[in-house]
Amino acid sequence: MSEVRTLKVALLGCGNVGAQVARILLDDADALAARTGARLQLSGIAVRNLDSERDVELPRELFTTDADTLVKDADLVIELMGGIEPARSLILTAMQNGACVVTGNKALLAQDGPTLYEEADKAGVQLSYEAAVAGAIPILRPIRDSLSGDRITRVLGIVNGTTNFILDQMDSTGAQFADALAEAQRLGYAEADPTADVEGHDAAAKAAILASLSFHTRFALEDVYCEGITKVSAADIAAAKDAGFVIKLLAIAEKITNANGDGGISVRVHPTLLPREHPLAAVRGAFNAVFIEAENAGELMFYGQGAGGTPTASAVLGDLVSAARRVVLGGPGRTETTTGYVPALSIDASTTSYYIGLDVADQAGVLARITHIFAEHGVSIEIMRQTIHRDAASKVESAELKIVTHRASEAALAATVEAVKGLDVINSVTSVLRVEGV
Ligand SMILES: NC(=O)C1=CN([C@@H]2O[C@H](COP(=O)(O)OP(=O)(O)OC[C@H]3O[C@@H](n4cnc5c(N)ncnc54)[C@H](OP(=O)(O)O)[C@@H]3O)[C@@H](O)[C@H]2O)C=CC1
Ligand SMILES: N[C@@H](CC=O)C(=O)O
Repeated sequence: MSEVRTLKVALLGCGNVGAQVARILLDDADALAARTGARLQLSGIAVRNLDSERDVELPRELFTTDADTLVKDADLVIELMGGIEPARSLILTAMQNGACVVTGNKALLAQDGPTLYEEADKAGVQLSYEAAVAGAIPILRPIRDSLSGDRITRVLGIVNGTTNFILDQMDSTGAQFADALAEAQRLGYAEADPTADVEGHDAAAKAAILASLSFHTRFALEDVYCEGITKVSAADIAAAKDAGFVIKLLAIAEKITNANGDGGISVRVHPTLLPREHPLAAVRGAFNAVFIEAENAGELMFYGQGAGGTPTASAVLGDLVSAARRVVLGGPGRTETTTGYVPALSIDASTTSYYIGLDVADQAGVLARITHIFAEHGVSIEIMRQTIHRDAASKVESAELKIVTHRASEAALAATVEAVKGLDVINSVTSVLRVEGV
C-alpha cells in the first residue's frame, strides 16, 4: 500500500471560527485524510496573545505568535485573523511560497482582492474564500462553477447574520438595538469591531464579492452603495409590520440595461422592506439567504447559518479539502474569472419601490395635493392608506399616511419627498424606506 502524504496546515487565528476549525481538523483527521488522500497535519496556530482563553481545548504547543515562520513552512494556510494587515502580507507570503490559502476575510478580499487573485494565479496556487460570504452556505462555488454556463441577472441576499439577528429581535420581541447587538456579539456572530456589521460595511464587502463572481467583473468596496441599520428605528419596524412588511438589510447586485441597450451593474446594501410572504422575509435570527435570478436556471435560493464559529468552520474545511485534493492531484490553482468588464452603476441608476410614511394635517384636499406631487415627479403610487388620529383633549386631528410606490428611480423619489416636505399640511416625513418584492 502506498504511503499517504502529509500536508502541513498553518492556522492563522484561533477566535470564533479558527478555534472550531482547529477542533475539526484534530477530531476528524481520519475522515479528512480519506477525503483528500493526504493527512492534514495542523502544524501550528498563530495568535496575538498566547494566554487568551479559547473556546476549545487545544494542545498548547501548537500555539505561536510567529505567524511568518509558521506560514513559510506550510503546504496549506488558513487565514482567520481578520483585518487587513498582517493578514494580507501573510497570505501573499504563503502563496509566494507555493501554499494554497483558505480565508474567510471578506474585508480584505473586497479591499485588495485583485492583488491576491493575481498573486494566486502567478504562483499557481488556489485561493478559496467560501466562508467569506454567508457563513456555512455554499454560495460562491455554485455561482463560480455550477452557474458558469448561465447568465446571472440579479442577486438579492441577506448576508450579514448580526444585522439580521438584530432586526429579527427588534421585530419579534421588541428588543432594543443595543441589547440585540450585545447578544449577537456574545454568540460570536459579530465582527471584532461590530461597526462593520451595523453600518453595512461587512454586507457591502460580501456584496462586492457576490457581484464580482456573478457578473465576471471585479467590483471593489467603493463600487457598492452602502447604508447600514443604525438609522432603522423601533417606529420604522412597527410601521413596516403594521403595513405587512418586514425590514431586512439586503445586499443587491443587479444588471440594469437602459433604453439604449447599455447599462451596467448596480451593487448596493440598504435596509429594505419585504412583504411578509416573500421567501427572504422568513429568514430569521443569524440565518442568511441568497436569492439568485439567472436567465436559464430561473430563481434559486440558498439558505443556512450565515455566522458563528462552527457553521463558518464547515465552509473553511470544505475549501481546505478542495485545496488539499488539488495539491495531491497536482492541478493548477483556480480563482474567479473576470471576462465581463461591465461598469458599476451609481445608486441613482437603480429603481426600486418605496415606502413613505407621512404625518399630515387632516384637512380636505390634502391627499389630492400629495398625489399630485407624486404624479408631477413621475412616481406612481401602488398603495395608499390613511389612519386618522384624534386627540380628544386638544381637538387636534392629524392623519398618518402610508404610501407604497411602484418602482421609481432614487432621484425621482428624492425630489418627490423634498417637494412633499414643502407642503404646509405636512407635519413630518416619518419614514422613507426601499421596498423589494411587491
Ligand atoms: N465570526 C463569524 O461568524 C464569521 C467570521 N468570518 C471572518 O473570519 C475571520 C475570523 O473571524 P472570528 O473568528 O470571528 O474573529 P475573532 O476576532 O474571534 O478571532 C481572531 C483571531 O485572530 C487572531 N489575531 C488577530 N490579529 C492577529 C495578529 N495581528 N497576529 C496574530 N493573530 C491575530 C486573534 O488572536 P488572539 O485570540 O490572541 O486575540 C484571534 O485568535 C474574520 O475575517 C471574519 O470576518 C467569516 C464568516 C463568519
Ligand atoms: N459578522 C458577520 C460574520 C459572518 O460573516 C455576520 O454577522 O454575518
